[in-house]
Amino acid sequence: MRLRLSHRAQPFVSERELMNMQPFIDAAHQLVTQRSGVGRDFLGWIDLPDQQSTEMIAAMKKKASEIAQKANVLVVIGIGGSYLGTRAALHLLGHAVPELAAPSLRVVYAGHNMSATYLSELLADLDRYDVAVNVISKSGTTTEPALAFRFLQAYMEKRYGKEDAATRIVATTDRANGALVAMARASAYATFVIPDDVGGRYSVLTPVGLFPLAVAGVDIDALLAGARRAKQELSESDVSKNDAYAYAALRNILLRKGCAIEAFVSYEPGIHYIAEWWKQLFGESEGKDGRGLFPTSLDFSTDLHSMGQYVQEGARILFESVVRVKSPRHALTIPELASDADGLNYLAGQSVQHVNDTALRATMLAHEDGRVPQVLFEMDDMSEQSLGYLFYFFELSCAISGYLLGVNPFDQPGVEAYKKNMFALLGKPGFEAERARLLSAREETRNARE
Ligand SMILES: O=P(O)(O)OC[C@H]1O[C@](O)(CO)[C@@H](O)[C@@H]1O
Repeated sequence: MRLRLSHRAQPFVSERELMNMQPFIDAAHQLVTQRSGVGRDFLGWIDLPDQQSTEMIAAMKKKASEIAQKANVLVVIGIGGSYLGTRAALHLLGHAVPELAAPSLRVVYAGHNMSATYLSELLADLDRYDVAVNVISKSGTTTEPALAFRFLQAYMEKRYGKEDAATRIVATTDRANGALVAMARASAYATFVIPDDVGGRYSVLTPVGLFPLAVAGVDIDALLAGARRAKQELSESDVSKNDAYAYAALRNILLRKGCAIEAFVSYEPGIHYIAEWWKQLFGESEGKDGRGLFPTSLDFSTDLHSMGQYVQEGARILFESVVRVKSPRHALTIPELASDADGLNYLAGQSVQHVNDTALRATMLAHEDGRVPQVLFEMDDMSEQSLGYLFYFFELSCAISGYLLGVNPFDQPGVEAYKKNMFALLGKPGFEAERARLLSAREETRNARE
């Protein structure tokens, strides 16, 4: 139930270079542990593995089992950090071919886009199921989930009546601020609180992730136990003993050596949404003040047949962070074929895992020849405990990495730019001046073109 750094980007980064980062790591470690750095009001995630109230966890489990008894579909409404952790966990822990799964409870998502097609088709098919809704928004005012909830709330009240709907809707939000908490109070929904000092992308181990995961039958105690173990094992500042810190140092070294892009690579399809969660974590934490690696992801070996060409021979601007799962959920032995028509008998008797691992080794050797630095993580297995460890590992390394970079790893001011323009163009009250500015700029551009 661990994540280990087993390859540290050699020969592109030497041990000496890594050790040279120690004083800077020490400083970042102090900023986190003494809670003295910029953004220090958002360090609550540090204590989530071992300091959450047992009453709150018990209340979540109770409501989760109530919901699981009456519903066979849970609609999780949220965007960014308010849904990605749940999606990452369920994708890793659930059926590897979700289209074929028949769980007693399905989790579907809404409020992570504003597609009329998506929302209409979701609403059209809900009648076939017994439905519950978990609406999640820290601010309680984000447009995407608010819009989806407007439709889902109306659907639930029409179908079940106000009273029964209220037992099937759970709101996860701020303790006092935002429209959602007021709506939840007005309708007497069960609510769970997102702590003030935990930002969206660091919130998977709060009720944001824990409640829907509990409804879906995930062992949230094991998830927290894995995170607790990570917290204990990753407490030293020494870069030779703390893999989360070594990773933070390596990615900063590689950035300074000219890498602009970090690709999160895995060979297990179940890790796909972990990469999505990781992208938000690092992208929102570090992409500011004109700095930061651009985080992207690749699913191998699938993407070796599309993006593999670019990685091998394209512009030398990226490095890869590869995750290998040591013990996948199943072992599968390749059978012998009498005719050997497909020419694969040379693999008969070998495990599919061996072939997948060999692809990983072969690709790492090829990419090293292609001058792509690589970091390799080994994840023990695809269990709740290992996942809890992984979540905490990357949250910690992200905080340290952001401080090494010299940014505030806990704010996201750039996200407001599109929102401001969208509100202005949609005519939201309070954005009149901005609307006039945007429309006159457009007019000027048109005149200049004509
Ligand atoms: O939970 P909220 O407040 O709806 O925010 C959702 C997401 O939107 C952001 O605030 C960006 O706008 C993310 O940081 C966050 O994870």
